[in-house]
Amino acid sequence: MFIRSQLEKMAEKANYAILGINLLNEIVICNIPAAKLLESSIPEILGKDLWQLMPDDSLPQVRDSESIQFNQISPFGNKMIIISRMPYHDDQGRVIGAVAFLRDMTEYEELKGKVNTLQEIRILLTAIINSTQDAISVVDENGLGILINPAYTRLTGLTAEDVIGKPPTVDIAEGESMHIQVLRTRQAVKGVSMKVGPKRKEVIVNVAPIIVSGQLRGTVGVLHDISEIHRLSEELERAKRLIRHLEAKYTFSDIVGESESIKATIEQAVRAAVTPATVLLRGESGTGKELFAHAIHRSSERQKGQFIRVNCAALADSLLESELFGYVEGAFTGAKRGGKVGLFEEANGGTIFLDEIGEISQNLQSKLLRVLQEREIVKVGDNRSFNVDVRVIAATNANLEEALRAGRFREDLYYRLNVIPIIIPPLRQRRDDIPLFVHHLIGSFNQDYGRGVERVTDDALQILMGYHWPGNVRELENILGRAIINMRIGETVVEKHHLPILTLPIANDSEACFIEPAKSTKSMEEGGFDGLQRQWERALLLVTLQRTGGNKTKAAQQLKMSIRNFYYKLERHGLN
Ligand SMILES: Nc1ncnc2c1ncn2[C@@H]1O[C@H](COP(=O)(O)OP(=O)(O)OP(=O)(O)O)[C@@H](O)[C@H]1O
Repeated sequence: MFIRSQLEKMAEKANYAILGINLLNEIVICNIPAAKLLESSIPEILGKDLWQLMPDDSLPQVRDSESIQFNQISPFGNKMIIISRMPYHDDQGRVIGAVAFLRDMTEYEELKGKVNTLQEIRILLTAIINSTQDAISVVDENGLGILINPAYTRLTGLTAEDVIGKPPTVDIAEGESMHIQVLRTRQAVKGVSMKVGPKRKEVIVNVAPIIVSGQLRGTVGVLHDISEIHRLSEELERAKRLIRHLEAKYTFSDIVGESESIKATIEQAVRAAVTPATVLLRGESGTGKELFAHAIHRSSERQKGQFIRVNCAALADSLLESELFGYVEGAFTGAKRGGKVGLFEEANGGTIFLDEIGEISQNLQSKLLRVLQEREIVKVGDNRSFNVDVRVIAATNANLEEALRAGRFREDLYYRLNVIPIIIPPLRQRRDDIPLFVHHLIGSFNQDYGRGVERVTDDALQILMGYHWPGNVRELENILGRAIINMRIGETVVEKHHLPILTLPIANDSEACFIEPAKSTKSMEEGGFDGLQRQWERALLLVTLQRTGGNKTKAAQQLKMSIRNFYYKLERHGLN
């Protein structure tokens, strides 16, 4: 009796279906979940013979002290149920009845379905993990390896045997285990670089916590191989170097001109090219100084080395210094890790073309002097020097002698630069070359714009020949280029009206050049206020440049604007 009341209590509390059965196979206990499952009521069920209800010849009697499990159709409803029957013993170990636990088979079917789905998901995930090219490693909440993919083995050289069940440090050759850090902090980490495996492969690691129902179950790490990225960036660097080399694209044969003055200049440059000496190119803006620098490099022994052009006026002093000489890691806030190779170092074995040399600061003047005297450079933030073998070609349109007198330019540097001075004459001093330029430029514009222009009229040529050309060949290129763009398709001759209005101070070279835009109402209508304003701005830039003999710093000062803004405007008007 005591046992029965114990059983009753247990059945009452349980939220699963329980029946109590006596030795006569009668149901003596039935709880609510059991009644529900059998789709009947407790009084209906009590007293029934389980064996009669669920006859199965093979079922052993309750007397047998064996536990059994069998499936039956519910005698009351039509459900398939699973019955697990266990004998119940008294203190002496005699069987005094049985307790049966009933479960709905449909639950099992559902569960089976879920297991199947989970298995499918598992297969799918495994396929994804295995097919990705990113190396993956997963550890459990204790940091022990539980999964890696083939990409991981390819990258690190470590197999499942080396990693599974092992601490997360097994694959690290250099750096800290991010799995451990993430297990500690529960915070994902991104972009940590380290070396892994016996091959010490350089990788970037991202690790995230695996949290299931709020519980930290482990971490997953994705490793990206960056040795490949390094290889690609080296390739890119090589390509860039090649492009820079290709940038020195002009040779002496590209220099147009048959006037005596330009022929003499070319001859001088050809002679200079075969020497290792520093060359100083002088001449107004747009006379072709850069063109000459290219040609000198291409005819020199260094033609296979790099040609690097630096516009000394376009960069702020400190930036120019680090560009030219490079810097060591930690040289200043914002300095790149690993430092930076300077342009002098990059140009080693080649040529560096320092354009607008008249604009460099006193500090840079002394550093440059050291390069020219000692052939060695010191990086920003470093105190060690190292040798470089670079040929310097400098260029300026500024009056260096005046800068010397005013103490703005170091005399010793001036003499170091001025070893072979080459003065390129302005276009107005070689007007005979203008027809040649026109012919040459029409050819290249036809090619660039797909046009079929044949020539300029005599009238138009006369205007071009008479103009003062403060912007020199560059200005001629721009004016002719715009004229051709303005021509209607099918027009093959550049006429006077295609050209902008150029009013000329023909008589005297030193006179300022005046360009009076829009004298005619036609161009007023075409340009409107904005167009006229643009023309005036352009004219103002040219006139000022003319007044300062092409010195851009002075021109910017006269116009009370920053040198950078002045450069920007020159570029906008195609004057740079
Ligand atoms: N003799 C020439 N033959 C062919 N093209 C020329 C010649 N002179 C100059 N040019 C062309 O004129 C333009 C300006 O030349 P470049 O840039 O070499 O002048 P620059 O004197 O260096 O000017 P800046 O002082 O403004 O830097 C370029 O497109 C160049 O190809």
